[in-house]
Amino acid sequence: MTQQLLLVDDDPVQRRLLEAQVARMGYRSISCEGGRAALDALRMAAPGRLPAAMVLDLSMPDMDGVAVMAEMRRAGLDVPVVVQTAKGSVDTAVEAMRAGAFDFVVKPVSPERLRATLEDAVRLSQARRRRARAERDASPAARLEAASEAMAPVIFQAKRAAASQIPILLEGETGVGKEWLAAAILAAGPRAAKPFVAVNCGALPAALAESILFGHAKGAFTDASERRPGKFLEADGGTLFLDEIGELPLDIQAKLLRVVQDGRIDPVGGQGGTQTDVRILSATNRDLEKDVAAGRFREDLYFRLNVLAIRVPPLRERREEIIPLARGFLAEFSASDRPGETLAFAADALHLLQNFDWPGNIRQLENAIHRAVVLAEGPELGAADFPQIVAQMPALPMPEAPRPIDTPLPDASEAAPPVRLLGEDGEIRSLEAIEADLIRFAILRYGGRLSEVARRLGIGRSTLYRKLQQYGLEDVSQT
Ligand SMILES: Nc1ncnc2c1ncn2[C@@H]1O[C@H](COP(=O)(O)OP(=O)(O)OP(=O)(O)O)[C@@H](O)[C@H]1O
Repeated sequence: MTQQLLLVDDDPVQRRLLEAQVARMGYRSISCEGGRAALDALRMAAPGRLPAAMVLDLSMPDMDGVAVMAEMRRAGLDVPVVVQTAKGSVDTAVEAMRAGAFDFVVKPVSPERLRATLEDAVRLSQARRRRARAERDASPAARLEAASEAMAPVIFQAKRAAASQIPILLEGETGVGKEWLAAAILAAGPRAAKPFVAVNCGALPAALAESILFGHAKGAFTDASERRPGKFLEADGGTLFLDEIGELPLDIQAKLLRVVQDGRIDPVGGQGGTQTDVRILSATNRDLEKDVAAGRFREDLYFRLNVLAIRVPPLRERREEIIPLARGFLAEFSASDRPGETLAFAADALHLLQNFDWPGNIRQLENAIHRAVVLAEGPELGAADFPQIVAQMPALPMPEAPRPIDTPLPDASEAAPPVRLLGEDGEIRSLEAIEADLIRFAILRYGGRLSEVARRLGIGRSTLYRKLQQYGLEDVSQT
């Protein structure tokens, strides 16, 4: 099937140019002229029908690209984003990578470069979808084992929660595993075999939120040609997981409170309520107490949902889990995406993963490893295979010995440099290609500080400028 791309640029000429370019590459595309329109298009896409990749202009008048990516992250809209920047400043490129961009290109981008990055982005997107399907099949019951000291009290509470029917509020930063834990609580409890329905309240389109949650009768409004049962009814007898509960608009909160109190739902345009039996687990990455104090969240609903609060700590407070998790993801993604190959982390990659702070927590770690597995050319994943992480790390000294913290001694193959020496054909790459990669990597690694880049590469600034020009990198390095 031809893959669909979402193209976002406020400049109509650029948009048409891009549309023609990607059509020649065999993609279907839809275009939006601004960040808000792009977010609407993503939100309205049916589940599993998100575009395979997105090309996003960074500076747009209504909403800039970095804000669009932040909103996508918040709403769980997982699409690899190739950022286009006209400014040609390394600051914007680094900022985009920090915001989670898959890659960045500088306008006007050559068709070869665009084709290569889109192919990679689409490959990753397809791999992620396969993964989403596989994950739904896996049994979460065995998860209630503490993998670190910080998780011990969490697991203790989760076991208690599993045995009871009380509402639970899971708190913690984005990506720490709140939904993952909710599924474990459910699987270990009496409703294990019953429906488990998850709703991301942050991704509900405002106009449809009420009908998605509580359902609507046929003909309730113009587009309601069929009756919709709603998530509560879907979860009847089982569990409803309300993710990002803090994002629910106040009017929906009022309606939710009524359902939580007596279990009766009132579908939009329906006659009379329907009794349901639903256990509610909710989660938030916001400080709901603050939202209550600020009048953004109803206090009565807060107390109803928060009968037992479980705080899942961020990954940086569970550092001993990083490498085991990374190895687990590596094994899983190697098996699904590169069967028959034995992949391993190089020492510099382990060092990077172990020392990074992971603001996006386990989801960020998982995505970073998935990307590396899908896109790395050889069997060894080096630091250069984690460009977003490198872009966010202050220059990190490697340990004296090539032995990463908390890991067994690497074998000789783990000490390879992060820049690839062999091409896809298995032959040595040209010196120029390797040099260009190395310079690009160094610019990201040292946050665009060209004097530091030159110093680390052991060349003068003027030589560096000449090479930037030679390899067409001057745009990304202007500060
Ligand atoms: N301990 C773990 N072991 C393996 N995978 C995990 C673990 N915890 C979380 N994950 C994985 O990390 C990803 C993020 O987890 P999850 O969606 O549960 O986070 P979350 O806290 O609900 O995030 P958000 O607040 O953004 O909704 C998921 O793919 C999940 O499978």
